[in-house]
Amino acid sequence: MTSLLDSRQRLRRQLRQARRHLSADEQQTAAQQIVERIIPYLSDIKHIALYLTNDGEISPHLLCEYLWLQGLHTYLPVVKDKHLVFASYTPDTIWQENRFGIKEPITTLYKEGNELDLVVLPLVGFDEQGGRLGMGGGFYDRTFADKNSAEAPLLIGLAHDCQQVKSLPIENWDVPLQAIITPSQTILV
Ligand SMILES: Nc1nc2c(c(=O)[nH]1)N(C=O)[C@@H](CNc1ccc(C(=O)N[C@@H](CCC(=O)O)C(=O)O)cc1)CN2
Ligand SMILES: Nc1ncnc2c1ncn2[C@@H]1O[C@H](COP(=O)(O)OP(=O)(O)OP(=O)(O)O)[C@@H](O)[C@H]1O
Repeated sequence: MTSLLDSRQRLRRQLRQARRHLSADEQQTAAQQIVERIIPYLSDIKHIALYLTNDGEISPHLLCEYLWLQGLHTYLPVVKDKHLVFASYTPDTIWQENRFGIKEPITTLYKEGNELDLVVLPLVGFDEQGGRLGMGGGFYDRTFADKNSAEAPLLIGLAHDCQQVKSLPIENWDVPLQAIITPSQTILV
Protein backbone atom coordinates (compact mmCIF):
# COMPACT_ATOMS: atom_id res chain seq x y z
CA MET A 1 0.00 0.00 0.00
CA THR A 2 2.72 2.43 1.02
CA SER A 3 4.72 1.59 -2.10
CA LEU A 4 1.69 2.14 -4.35
CA LEU A 5 1.23 5.59 -2.81
CA ASP A 6 4.94 6.29 -3.16
CA SER A 7 4.87 5.34 -6.84
CA ARG A 8 1.91 7.69 -7.47
CA GLN A 9 3.82 10.49 -5.76
CA ARG A 10 6.98 9.75 -7.72
CA LEU A 11 5.03 9.71 -10.97
CA ARG A 12 3.35 13.03 -10.08
CA ARG A 13 6.74 14.60 -9.41
CA GLN A 14 8.21 13.40 -12.73
CA LEU A 15 5.22 14.40 -14.84
CA ARG A 16 4.87 17.81 -13.17
CA GLN A 17 8.54 18.47 -13.81
CA ALA A 18 8.20 17.45 -17.48
CA ARG A 19 5.32 19.86 -18.13
CA ARG A 20 7.05 22.70 -16.25
CA HIS A 21 10.03 22.30 -18.62
CA LEU A 22 8.02 23.07 -21.77
CA SER A 23 9.03 26.36 -23.35
CA ALA A 24 6.70 29.36 -23.65
CA ASP A 25 6.46 28.68 -27.41
CA GLU A 26 5.54 25.04 -26.83
CA GLN A 27 2.91 26.09 -24.29
CA GLN A 28 1.40 28.62 -26.70
CA THR A 29 1.25 26.16 -29.61
CA ALA A 30 -0.30 23.51 -27.37
CA ALA A 31 -2.93 25.98 -26.13
CA GLN A 32 -3.89 26.71 -29.77
CA GLN A 33 -4.04 23.04 -30.78
CA ILE A 34 -6.49 22.05 -28.07
CA VAL A 35 -8.99 24.73 -29.13
CA GLU A 36 -9.39 23.06 -32.54
CA ARG A 37 -9.75 19.65 -30.92
CA ILE A 38 -12.42 20.64 -28.41
CA ILE A 39 -14.71 22.58 -30.78
CA PRO A 40 -16.54 19.39 -31.97
CA TYR A 41 -17.68 18.80 -28.36
CA LEU A 42 -19.31 22.21 -27.91
CA SER A 43 -22.67 21.66 -29.58
CA ASP A 44 -25.57 22.25 -27.12
CA ILE A 45 -23.05 23.36 -24.48
CA LYS A 46 -23.60 26.70 -22.70
CA HIS A 47 -21.98 26.52 -19.24
CA ILE A 48 -18.34 25.44 -19.19
CA ALA A 49 -15.84 25.15 -16.35
CA LEU A 50 -12.20 25.77 -17.21
CA TYR A 51 -9.18 26.26 -14.94
CA LEU A 52 -6.38 28.82 -14.71
CA THR A 53 -3.12 27.25 -15.76
CA ASN A 54 -0.74 26.38 -12.93
CA ASP A 55 2.49 24.40 -12.65
CA GLY A 56 3.00 23.95 -16.43
CA GLU A 57 -0.54 22.70 -17.12
CA ILE A 58 -1.76 23.06 -20.68
CA SER A 59 -3.54 26.40 -20.75
CA PRO A 60 -7.21 26.82 -21.63
CA HIS A 61 -6.83 30.62 -22.04
CA LEU A 62 -7.26 30.59 -25.83
CA LEU A 63 -10.17 28.19 -25.48
CA CYS A 64 -11.67 30.67 -23.01
CA GLU A 65 -11.32 33.55 -25.48
CA TYR A 66 -13.05 31.45 -28.11
CA LEU A 67 -15.91 30.59 -25.71
CA TRP A 68 -16.39 34.26 -24.80
CA LEU A 69 -16.55 35.18 -28.50
CA GLN A 70 -19.30 32.55 -28.88
CA GLY A 71 -21.23 34.13 -25.98
CA LEU A 72 -20.87 31.03 -23.78
CA HIS A 73 -20.64 31.11 -19.96
CA THR A 74 -17.36 30.17 -18.29
CA TYR A 75 -16.58 29.17 -14.70
CA LEU A 76 -13.55 28.40 -12.56
CA PRO A 77 -13.18 25.88 -9.73
CA VAL A 78 -13.21 27.13 -6.15
CA VAL A 79 -12.04 24.78 -3.41
CA LYS A 80 -14.76 24.64 -0.73
CA ASP A 81 -14.26 22.13 2.07
CA LYS A 82 -12.93 19.15 0.12
CA HIS A 83 -15.06 19.73 -2.96
CA LEU A 84 -15.15 22.12 -5.88
CA VAL A 85 -17.84 24.63 -6.66
CA PHE A 86 -17.72 26.76 -9.78
CA ALA A 87 -17.63 30.57 -9.88
CA SER A 88 -18.54 32.62 -12.92
CA TYR A 89 -15.49 33.82 -14.88
CA THR A 90 -15.79 36.98 -17.01
CA PRO A 91 -13.32 39.67 -18.08
CA ASP A 92 -14.46 41.63 -14.97
CA THR A 93 -13.72 38.90 -12.43
CA ILE A 94 -11.89 39.96 -9.26
CA TRP A 95 -9.55 37.53 -7.59
CA GLN A 96 -8.22 35.99 -4.42
CA GLU A 97 -5.64 33.23 -4.08
CA ASN A 98 -6.57 29.84 -2.64
CA ARG A 99 -4.29 27.88 -0.31
CA PHE A 100 -2.43 26.41 -3.31
CA GLY A 101 -1.63 29.87 -4.70
CA ILE A 102 -4.15 29.48 -7.55
CA LYS A 103 -6.41 32.46 -8.23
CA GLU A 104 -10.15 32.04 -7.61
CA PRO A 105 -12.94 34.52 -8.43
CA ILE A 106 -14.31 36.43 -5.44
CA THR A 107 -18.06 35.84 -5.44
CA THR A 108 -20.81 34.33 -3.32
CA LEU A 109 -22.65 32.95 -6.35
CA TYR A 110 -21.56 29.46 -7.28
CA LYS A 111 -22.78 26.69 -9.52
CA GLU A 112 -22.55 23.08 -8.40
CA GLY A 113 -20.78 20.68 -10.74
CA ASN A 114 -24.05 19.11 -11.89
CA GLU A 115 -25.36 22.49 -13.10
CA LEU A 116 -22.67 22.71 -15.80
CA ASP A 117 -22.73 21.26 -19.32
CA LEU A 118 -18.97 20.69 -19.70
CA VAL A 119 -16.08 20.57 -17.24
CA VAL A 120 -12.57 20.81 -18.65
CA LEU A 121 -10.21 19.22 -16.11
CA PRO A 122 -6.49 19.69 -15.64
CA LEU A 123 -4.49 16.55 -15.07
CA VAL A 124 -0.98 15.48 -14.15
CA GLY A 125 -0.92 12.12 -15.95
CA PHE A 126 -3.15 10.03 -18.21
CA ASP A 127 -3.09 6.71 -20.05
CA GLU A 128 -4.63 5.51 -23.30
CA GLN A 129 -7.60 4.00 -21.44
CA GLY A 130 -8.55 7.48 -20.24
CA GLY A 131 -7.21 7.01 -16.70
CA ARG A 132 -6.40 10.31 -14.93
CA LEU A 133 -3.87 11.21 -12.26
CA GLY A 134 -4.51 14.64 -10.71
CA MET A 135 -2.62 16.83 -8.27
CA GLY A 136 -3.57 14.51 -5.42
CA GLY A 137 -6.26 16.51 -3.66
CA GLY A 138 -9.11 14.30 -4.87
CA PHE A 139 -11.18 17.45 -5.45
CA TYR A 140 -12.58 16.62 -8.89
CA ASP A 141 -13.17 13.01 -7.83
CA ARG A 142 -15.18 14.05 -4.77
CA THR A 143 -17.13 16.70 -6.70
CA PHE A 144 -18.31 14.23 -9.33
CA ALA A 145 -18.39 11.06 -7.21
CA ASP A 146 -22.18 10.59 -7.62
CA LYS A 147 -22.26 11.37 -11.31
CA ASN A 148 -23.37 8.78 -13.81
CA SER A 149 -21.23 8.77 -17.00
CA ALA A 150 -24.27 9.38 -19.19
CA GLU A 151 -25.44 12.52 -17.37
CA ALA A 152 -24.15 16.11 -17.54
CA PRO A 153 -21.64 17.54 -17.29
CA LEU A 154 -19.37 16.14 -19.93
CA LEU A 155 -15.90 15.68 -18.35
CA ILE A 156 -12.94 16.29 -20.66
CA GLY A 157 -9.33 16.22 -19.45
CA LEU A 158 -6.64 18.36 -21.08
CA ALA A 159 -2.96 17.47 -21.09
CA HIS A 160 0.35 17.87 -22.85
CA ASP A 161 1.52 14.76 -24.72
CA CYS A 162 4.46 14.45 -22.30
CA GLN A 163 1.96 13.63 -19.54
CA GLN A 164 1.01 10.27 -21.06
CA VAL A 165 2.09 7.10 -19.27
CA LYS A 166 1.64 3.45 -20.25
CA SER A 167 -0.92 2.58 -17.65
CA LEU A 168 -2.29 4.15 -14.48
CA PRO A 169 -3.84 2.09 -11.71
CA ILE A 170 -7.57 2.92 -11.51
CA GLU A 171 -8.72 3.72 -7.99
CA ASN A 172 -12.33 3.00 -7.05
CA TRP A 173 -12.92 6.73 -6.42
CA ASP A 174 -11.58 7.87 -9.83
CA VAL A 175 -14.33 9.60 -11.80
CA PRO A 176 -14.33 8.40 -15.42
CA LEU A 177 -13.74 11.09 -18.04
CA GLN A 178 -15.52 11.05 -21.40
CA ALA A 179 -12.40 12.19 -23.28
CA ILE A 180 -8.82 13.33 -22.91
CA ILE A 181 -7.50 15.89 -25.37
CA THR A 182 -3.83 16.64 -26.03
CA PRO A 183 -2.27 18.70 -28.85
CA SER A 184 -1.82 15.54 -30.92
CA GLN A 185 -4.67 13.21 -29.95
CA THR A 186 -8.24 12.89 -28.72
CA ILE A 187 -8.82 9.81 -26.58
CA LEU A 188 -12.50 8.87 -26.37
CA VAL A 189 -13.21 6.81 -23.30
N1 LIG B 1 -5.11 24.94 -12.36
C1 LIG B 1 -5.67 24.12 -11.49
N2 LIG B 1 -6.65 24.55 -10.69
C2 LIG B 1 -7.18 23.69 -9.78
C3 LIG B 1 -6.75 22.35 -9.69
C4 LIG B 1 -5.70 21.92 -10.54
O1 LIG B 1 -5.24 20.76 -10.50
N3 LIG B 1 -5.20 22.83 -11.41
N4 LIG B 1 -7.33 21.51 -8.76
C5 LIG B 1 -7.45 20.12 -8.90
O2 LIG B 1 -7.89 19.44 -8.03
C6 LIG B 1 -7.91 22.13 -7.58
C7 LIG B 1 -6.78 22.54 -6.66
N5 LIG B 1 -5.98 21.37 -6.33
C8 LIG B 1 -4.64 21.42 -6.10
C9 LIG B 1 -4.08 20.43 -5.33
C10 LIG B 1 -2.72 20.50 -5.01
C11 LIG B 1 -1.95 21.55 -5.49
C12 LIG B 1 -0.49 21.70 -5.15
O3 LIG B 1 0.22 22.47 -5.74
N6 LIG B 1 0.01 21.02 -4.18
C13 LIG B 1 1.35 21.28 -3.78
C14 LIG B 1 1.40 21.55 -2.31
C15 LIG B 1 0.67 22.86 -2.10
C16 LIG B 1 0.56 23.30 -0.68
O4 LIG B 1 -0.03 22.57 0.13
O5 LIG B 1 1.00 24.41 -0.45
C17 LIG B 1 2.24 20.18 -4.19
O6 LIG B 1 1.77 19.03 -4.26
O7 LIG B 1 3.39 20.48 -4.52
C18 LIG B 1 -2.48 22.49 -6.28
C19 LIG B 1 -3.84 22.43 -6.59
C20 LIG B 1 -8.76 23.30 -8.00
N7 LIG B 1 -8.09 24.18 -8.93
N1 LIG C 1 -15.26 10.42 -3.65
C1 LIG C 1 -14.34 10.52 -2.68
N2 LIG C 1 -14.69 10.49 -1.39
C2 LIG C 1 -13.77 10.59 -0.43
N3 LIG C 1 -12.43 10.69 -0.65
C3 LIG C 1 -12.03 10.72 -1.92
C4 LIG C 1 -12.95 10.65 -3.01
N4 LIG C 1 -12.25 10.74 -4.16
C5 LIG C 1 -10.95 10.84 -3.80
N5 LIG C 1 -10.81 10.83 -2.48
C6 LIG C 1 -9.54 10.91 -1.72
O1 LIG C 1 -8.74 11.93 -2.25
C7 LIG C 1 -7.36 11.54 -2.21
C8 LIG C 1 -6.65 11.93 -3.49
O2 LIG C 1 -7.16 11.19 -4.58
P1 LIG C 1 -6.38 11.14 -5.97
O3 LIG C 1 -4.95 10.82 -5.72
O4 LIG C 1 -7.13 10.26 -6.92
O5 LIG C 1 -6.53 12.67 -6.39
P2 LIG C 1 -6.40 13.32 -7.81
O6 LIG C 1 -7.43 12.79 -8.75
O7 LIG C 1 -4.98 13.18 -8.19
O8 LIG C 1 -6.71 14.88 -7.47
P3 LIG C 1 -7.68 15.97 -8.16
O9 LIG C 1 -8.99 15.31 -8.52
O10 LIG C 1 -7.84 17.03 -7.12
O11 LIG C 1 -6.97 16.47 -9.36
C9 LIG C 1 -7.32 10.05 -2.00
O12 LIG C 1 -6.66 9.82 -0.80
C10 LIG C 1 -8.76 9.63 -1.91
O13 LIG C 1 -8.97 8.80 -0.79
